[in-house]
Amino acid sequence: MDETAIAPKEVIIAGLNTGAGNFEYSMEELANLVAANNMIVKEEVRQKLERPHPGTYFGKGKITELAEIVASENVDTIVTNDELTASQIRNIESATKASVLDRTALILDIFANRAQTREAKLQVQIAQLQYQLPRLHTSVNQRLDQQTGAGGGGGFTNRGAGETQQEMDRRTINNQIKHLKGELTDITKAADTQRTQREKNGLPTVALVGYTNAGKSTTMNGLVRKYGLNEDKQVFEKNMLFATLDTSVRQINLPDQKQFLLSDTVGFVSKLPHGLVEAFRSTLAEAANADLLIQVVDYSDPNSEKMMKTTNEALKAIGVTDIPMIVAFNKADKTEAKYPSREGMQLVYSARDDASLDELITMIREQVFKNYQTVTLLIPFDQGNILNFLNEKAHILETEYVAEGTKITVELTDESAQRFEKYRVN
Ligand SMILES: Nc1nc2c(ncn2[C@@H]2O[C@H](COP(=O)(O)OP(=O)(O)OP(=O)(O)O)[C@@H](O)[C@H]2O)c(=O)[nH]1
Ligand SMILES: [Mg+2]
Repeated sequence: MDETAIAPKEVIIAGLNTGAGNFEYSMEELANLVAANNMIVKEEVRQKLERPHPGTYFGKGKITELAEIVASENVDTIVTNDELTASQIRNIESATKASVLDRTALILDIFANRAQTREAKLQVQIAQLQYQLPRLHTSVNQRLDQQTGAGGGGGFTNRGAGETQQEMDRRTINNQIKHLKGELTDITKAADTQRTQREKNGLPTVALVGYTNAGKSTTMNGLVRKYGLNEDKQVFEKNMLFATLDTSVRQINLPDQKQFLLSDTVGFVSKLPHGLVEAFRSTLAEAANADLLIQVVDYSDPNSEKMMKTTNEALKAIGVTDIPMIVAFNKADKTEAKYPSREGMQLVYSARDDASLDELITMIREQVFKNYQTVTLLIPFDQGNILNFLNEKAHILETEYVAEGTKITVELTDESAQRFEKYRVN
């Protein structure tokens, strides 16, 4: 990360290939996550095992190998590709003399570093505490005990006192979680109210979703620049994992008076910690309540198909299943593909290309403004307010002044057409 001047920390990454999922891809992801956390992979260790060893996660031989690498390479951290149990962490740490950071803790660290708003910070803190709860007195805590000579070694003498301490810590953490959740609820209640208000205003909502770093925020900024109600309201885009942790909503006003709300959401990665997904549920509610999803995919990445799979699984996990979806293959400028090019609900495009953004808008239009009809109304002269409303909110195709009033041909939603039915002349 360029904003920190601290030299990257060298680590060992270690993964267990049980034959489930896509091992190579998840190890690549792990290396990217490690880099995102200002760390550098010094050594990579793999093991094929049908299932993790319950006590040490890796098999005995691999643990010995890890200990040797730790000693010879002078590295003090091992990052594992899966979430481990408290005892697995403890056992690997004592056998290798290195600290263990599992995949979940790593992702939590990254999120914690990125979180800017109160809401994002609360969400990450809650997820971190929930992760810590079953892991009290391992890792850092245990090392502290050892340093202070308080005896984390687990001899019988300390057991009673240790348990009491553990229970106390657990209670403290539970209270903290409760407190933070309360604070989060207050914030999300406000967001819910805003969302309900927006829904009442009747504007359709479109949410950008997808794997982290796919170009969601860049797409949002492109559309906001072209058609935003307030074109200066750009969101943060950057070539780094999890640049966006907060949902931002922007209003898009098309030249023909059609409007919709566009939201940018937090990106996904595979094996996203459950607690994190749970904590970010309110942020992701924006996607869950959308009328249309745009799944942004980095088309230039060789792993794009797996990233789509990851995204679809994550969406399913948060209960988003029945929303129509445009699949937008981004960064086509980095590939040989011709762009923009469209096939049904799929678009190959670049978020930095004007013609691409127009094509995307065309596709959004087709989905979101389906229930429009063209009607001709005769508005009596004394109904100036209706005319004002239509001038502001609807796309007027033709205006003619006749003896009885103003005759206009206008595009209306089914609901609006219903509302002005009595003025309808054809
Ligand atoms: N070459 C090229 N780069 C792009 C394009 N779209 C986005 N990028 C770059 O890809 C990187 C990630 O873009 P973001 O828009 O921040 O990605 P995101 O999906 O919002 O990522 P997260 O918020 O981290 O989930 C940035 O460096 C962008 O400049 C594109 O069409 N072409
Ligand atoms: Mg983003």
